[in-house]
Amino acid sequence: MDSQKQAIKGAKVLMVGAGGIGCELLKTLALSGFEDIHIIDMDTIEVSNLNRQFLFRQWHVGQSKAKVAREAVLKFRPHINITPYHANVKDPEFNIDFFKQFNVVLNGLDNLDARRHVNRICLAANVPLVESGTTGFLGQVTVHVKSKTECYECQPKPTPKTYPVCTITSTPSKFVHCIVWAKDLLFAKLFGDKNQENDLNVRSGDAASSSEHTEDVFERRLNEDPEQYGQRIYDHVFGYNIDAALANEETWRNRNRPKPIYIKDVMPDKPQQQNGNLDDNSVNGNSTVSAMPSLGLKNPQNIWSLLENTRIFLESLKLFLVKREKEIGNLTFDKDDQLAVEFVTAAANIRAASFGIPMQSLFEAKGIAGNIVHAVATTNAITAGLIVIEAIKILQSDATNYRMTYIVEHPLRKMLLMPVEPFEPNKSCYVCSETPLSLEINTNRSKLRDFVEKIVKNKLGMHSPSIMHGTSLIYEVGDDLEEDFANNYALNLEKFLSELPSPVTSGTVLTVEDFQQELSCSIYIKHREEFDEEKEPDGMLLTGWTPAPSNDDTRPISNGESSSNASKQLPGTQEDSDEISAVAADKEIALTGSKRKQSEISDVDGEVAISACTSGIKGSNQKPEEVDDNGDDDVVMLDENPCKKKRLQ
Ligand SMILES: Nc1ncnc2c1ncn2[C@@H]1O[C@H](COP(=O)(O)OP(=O)(O)OP(=O)(O)O)[C@@H](O)[C@H]1O
Ligand SMILES: [Zn+2]
Repeated sequence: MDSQKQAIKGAKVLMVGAGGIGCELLKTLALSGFEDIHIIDMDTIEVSNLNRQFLFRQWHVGQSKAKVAREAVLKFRPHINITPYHANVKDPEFNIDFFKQFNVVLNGLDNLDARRHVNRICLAANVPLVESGTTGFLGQVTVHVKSKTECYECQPKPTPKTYPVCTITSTPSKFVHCIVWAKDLLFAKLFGDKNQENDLNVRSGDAASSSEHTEDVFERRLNEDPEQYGQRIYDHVFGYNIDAALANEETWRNRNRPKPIYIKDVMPDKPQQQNGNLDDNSVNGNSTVSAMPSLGLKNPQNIWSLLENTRIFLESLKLFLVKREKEIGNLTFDKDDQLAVEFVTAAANIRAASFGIPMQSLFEAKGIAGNIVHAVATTNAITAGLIVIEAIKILQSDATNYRMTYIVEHPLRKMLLMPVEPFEPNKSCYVCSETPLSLEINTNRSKLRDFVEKIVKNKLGMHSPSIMHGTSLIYEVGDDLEEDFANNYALNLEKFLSELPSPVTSGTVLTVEDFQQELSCSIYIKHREEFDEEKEPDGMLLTGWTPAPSNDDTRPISNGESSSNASKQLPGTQEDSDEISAVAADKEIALTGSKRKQSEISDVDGEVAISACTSGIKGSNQKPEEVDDNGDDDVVMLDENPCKKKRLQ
């Protein structure tokens, strides 16, 4: 015991993230006797944090999380050292030398990108990492020690939930389909980047039989006032487009036919001028603008009628045009943007009404659109306790007792925690092993830009890559690049690989490096002429890198991305919540390699207590599969016919 106390007292630990898990963790570390704690968090406190981040109070709103967390804990542990950094962990000051000063790093993050970054720096600095994540009642804590256990990236993370494009654009059957349509198609089309590919284009183009509809209907006409514009868009998307779709009898042979909805059906009298607070144009850009008050709608939990949804649709569209004109063209949906949530709720509800799908309240719609799974403070507290237990084992080099622990929703044999022995490092992990990767690509038709975006950034997760062919540098990112070099790299990006100054052809080995992450990979290039558009939508194939499993399987928890005021990650859609409860109801956990009943892998007979996790599942080489959370930009639509994958935004 004394040695444990000594280890704790002498330890210097780094916590990354002072949110839901982080606040609990800092408190538990302090109460467990830790005396030298550093915290990095880039955020300030928001009102929505107060329900679970108990170190914060209302008067702290707007202040640095790291600094306030420190002050709150010093109140009951005044003699310990807590060093706060109100900063992004990806900032260059947090380099390998900075990380090397710590005995252990503890993550309480909410996104995949930062987690991957910390994983890579910990590997480079050879500092053990305890990683964590929660989603509602589900949680997990994993231990990552270089050369001894898997790194955070040894196992691929699941890909986001996918929906067929046709379901979204033509045949929605669930409310979530209407939300995806409203958010990723209509909202994006009206208020987002005009150059972004958008399937609404296709639909309106398809639907155009008369020359009247060959114009871009979403463009505001000369002298068209916001009111007229809103009504025209409404009639087009909810009326005309549905009528046009109904013309294709084949589609509706085995489906319920949707009902076109025109303004005149819902509002037989010309819509009244809805003034809201439109007179004051000085607040252009104010993201607190809201359509609800002017229409007398207060309770976000009420389900609006079709008439109310229509009014909200028209009013919120008008408010965007009048009050937030400058943002149009640059907006992406944000769950904390009230007007955006009102617009998306109304649009999704009107579409739902058209397709005979039950409508939902703004509160529900916001949850679905923002992928919100409401956070459970207790899960965060249990998770923090588990992190500290693993940190103490690391400090004592008690490697045989390291556990990865999964918090499950429904106890089985009184067990709420599922401890699993950590796996050995994955020998073909490109992050923690030296495994070379190989890339099949058409070197005559793929540009360097495609390679950088699709492989180096998307697949390998590098932020500031440099790419070398032998000794010649063909691409580099950096703020301090000389102009000549920067121009050359920009030119290179637009060249086909085989036409680069130092041509990349079959047999070339490229070295891709990220200095900040101290990650370097070799990629063997193999030229290939043709790719299957359905199976290889990138038009290139990276091997040696394990792709993420599909999300169609049963999915418990994970600690991937999140985006909501809950600790989220599993999208809060009806469909997805069904998936979660399916896990719980069947007591089935998706295991690596095979699926087995939870009972089959649980031989820990114990109380529901944190200490139970130390016993572990001996001899079992299986663990519950991690589930990545889906950031709200991560909805992917899948073309049914033909089956071409497409990522929105
Ligand atoms: N790159 C990063 N650098 C530093 N801190 C980060 C980074 N990425 C995320 N964080 C911090 O991790 C914490 C995660 O906490 P949590 O999951 O509770 O989310 P939250 O932002 O507090 O709440 P919510 O997103 O649910 O509104 C946040 O405080 C966030 O600022
Ligand atoms: Zn690895």
